[in-house]
Amino acid sequence: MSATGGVAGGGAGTGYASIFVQEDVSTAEVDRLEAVHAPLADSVRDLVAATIQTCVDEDEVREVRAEVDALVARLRARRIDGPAGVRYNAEGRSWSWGNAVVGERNAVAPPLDVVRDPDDLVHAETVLGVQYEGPPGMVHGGVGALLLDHVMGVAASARKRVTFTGTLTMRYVRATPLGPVRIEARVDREEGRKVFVVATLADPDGVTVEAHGVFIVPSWAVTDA
Ligand SMILES: CCCCC/C=C\C/C=C\C/C=C\C/C=C\CCCC(=O)SCCNC(=O)CCNC(=O)[C@H](O)C(C)(C)COP(=O)(O)OP(=O)(O)OC[C@H]1O[C@@H](n2cnc3c(N)ncnc32)[C@H](O)[C@@H]1OP(=O)(O)O
Repeated sequence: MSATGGVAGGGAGTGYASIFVQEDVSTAEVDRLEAVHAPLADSVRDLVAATIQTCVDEDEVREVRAEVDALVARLRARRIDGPAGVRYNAEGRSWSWGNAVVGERNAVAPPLDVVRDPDDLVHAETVLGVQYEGPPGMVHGGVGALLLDHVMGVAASARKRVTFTGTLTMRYVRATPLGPVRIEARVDREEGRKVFVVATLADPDGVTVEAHGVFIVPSWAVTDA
């Protein structure tokens, strides 16, 4: 048994096929587009934080809102219909501009660079700002789970197989303060199509969340080789 790559999977009839779309565009062009759009997402992140923290007077808030609405209309002048999906080109470059964790165009996603070490430890670091608050001054538990899920998914999806999150278990050891965090994940073991992943979320003082996950290679992504 082998699993198809995340970009080459079938899935006809599953509802998933449409998210893996091949595009005839060079890697250089994808990189160039990202260099244009990622800074916009950065600025919108700043806008979200400023919206939370601002203490300007009410008239100023109303004026800023009108300006933001005008900007939204400009961006929507030409747009895709629906989600950005996961796309790939003939060179094997894939991109998922709307992804909730790593989407280069997604201001909701904290900027997260996911790195795979030669020993298959997958890790990522980011700084969680006021947009990610749950308990006062602390990271929302669901945000921690979001980041862990993604980094664990990358660990499980080694060698380009596609896996979906089946079951995630989180143990919140202590509250995570807003600020710098590090996520680490690695495959613990595999049983058939099930990939068991262990992971941690940590602040500079150590682990705050421990996670266990079962990631599944979907039946539709399996080919007999
Ligand atoms: C894949 C998304 C791609 C996104 C790409 C994004 C960005 C690109 C960047 C990097 C890409 C790299 C990695 C991806 C990164 C992040 C991953 C994020 C992951 C997600 O955010 S993903 C969304 C949430 N996720 C779902 O939306 C799943 C909905 N669901 C299903 O799609 C099916 O339900 C499925 C496929 C789970 C199973 O379906 P199936 O038909 O293939 O499996 P089947 O029933 O045959 O079971 C076979 C064996 O798995 C056991 N089993 C079954 N289900 C289980 C479960 N839930 N928990 C534990 N064990 C389970 C059975 O007990 C049996 O075990 P046994 O063999 O021992 O009997």
